[in-house]
Amino acid sequence: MNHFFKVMGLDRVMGLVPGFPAVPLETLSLSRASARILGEDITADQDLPGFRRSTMDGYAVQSRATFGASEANPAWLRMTDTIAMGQTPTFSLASDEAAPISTGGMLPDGADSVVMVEHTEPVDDATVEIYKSVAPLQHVVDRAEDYGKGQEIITAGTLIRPQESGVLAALGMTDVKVFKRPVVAIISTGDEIVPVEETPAPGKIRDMNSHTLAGLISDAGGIPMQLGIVKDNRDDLFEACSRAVAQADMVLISGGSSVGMRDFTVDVLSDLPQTELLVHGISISPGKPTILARAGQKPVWGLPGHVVSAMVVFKVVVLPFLKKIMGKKDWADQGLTIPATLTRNVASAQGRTDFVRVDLQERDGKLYAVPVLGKSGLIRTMVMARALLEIGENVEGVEKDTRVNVLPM
Ligand SMILES: Nc1nc2c(c(=O)[nH]1)N[C@H]1C(S)=C(S)[C@@H](COP(=O)(O)OP(=O)(O)OC[C@H]3O[C@@H](n4cnc5c(N)ncnc54)[C@H](O)[C@@H]3O)O[C@H]1N2
Ligand code: MOO
Repeated sequence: MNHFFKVMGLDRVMGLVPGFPAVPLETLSLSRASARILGEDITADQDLPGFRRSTMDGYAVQSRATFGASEANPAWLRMTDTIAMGQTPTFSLASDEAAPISTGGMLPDGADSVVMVEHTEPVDDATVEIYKSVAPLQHVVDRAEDYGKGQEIITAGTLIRPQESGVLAALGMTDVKVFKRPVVAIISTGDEIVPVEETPAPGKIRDMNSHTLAGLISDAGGIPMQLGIVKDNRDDLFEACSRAVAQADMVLISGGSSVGMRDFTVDVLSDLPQTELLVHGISISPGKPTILARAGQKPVWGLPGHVVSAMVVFKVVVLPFLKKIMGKKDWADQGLTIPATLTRNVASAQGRTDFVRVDLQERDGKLYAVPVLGKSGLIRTMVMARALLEIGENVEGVEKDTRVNVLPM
């Protein structure tokens, strides 16, 4: 049976994202947690750093003992024992004293600052001249200056970048709760599609979508599971979809999403157990014939077969859903856009959101967005493109020389 599109706006489709729950958590060693999504809120259970530390090689002092010190009028201070690195000083510093200290050393009680060694000169074994005054807390990192005990540091749903790994290390977190990496199954469909290793007979082409989609999934932090090519046959597709739903957290079926005679995706999704068809058609271009169903708790997508359409739909529609099931709290953020000047007029139909492929070119210190024209079956247009220009559904087009913000791809 053929179903005709009931086209839905992009905003309404995005409104479906919260209906899909995140994958479960797992506990990993800190070194394996890098680039994963944090699954717990992190609050400092200690002060960081736990003591006042020097940021320079020099002398720990009481800053007021240096006030007014200059080349012409140096302050004379008594030198104490050198502060050993990694040790607590065994003495308190008096106002007329200076304690030799290295970068990272712990200041003794009484000291509130450090004079750089360049601004000093030992007079003898017991005395040092100070040529420059220091302010309180100058050249030191104070106790709890990074984070104070009890302070919230990062929350669940945050990507663990190298800097987050660093703070988790500082807190002594050897194990970290993270969201599992979601497995995303990819099924390519079509009697005309053959695998990469095959030479296509006349009328056939090699499967590109399994590979473009796998790359997009990996880049987003998911695990692509390529399930190969399924012929235009309802039973084969039903079988492949059932297997995919059982094994993966999300399923992408490319091709067969349109209303052609052999487009079985909607029929198959309508017949899968516990499956509800949520979307059949989105008012975007490219990508109008996109299908979304919920199989149990899992999103199952029918993506348009054209290679560009499948990639664009992944980037602008599927990705927020993938981020949501990965546990990311910022799933709705598109990420940073790049401001550029459009080099030609671009037309767009009212009532649908257009995504125009653009190259980014720098000339005379200015960045230009150069539309890449071509049909959505041409991979060349994606190879040339570096970003997407979104044209809203109530906008008829964008004129040459307009400043636009484009989404890097
Ligand atoms: N009567 C209508 N026909 C079409 C409509 C429509 O609204 N009414 N929409 C057009 C649009 S827009 C698109 S996009 C395509 C979507 O078609 P399907 O999702 O059904 O995909 P197929 O027909 O299977 O394939 C389309 C195109 O893409 C090639 N393809 C498919 N899979 C792959 C792959 N894995 N690697 C490389 N290329 C692939 C396929 O050979 C076709 O050329 O429908 C229009 N038609
Ligand atoms: O919408 Mo199709 O996805 O334009 O090429």
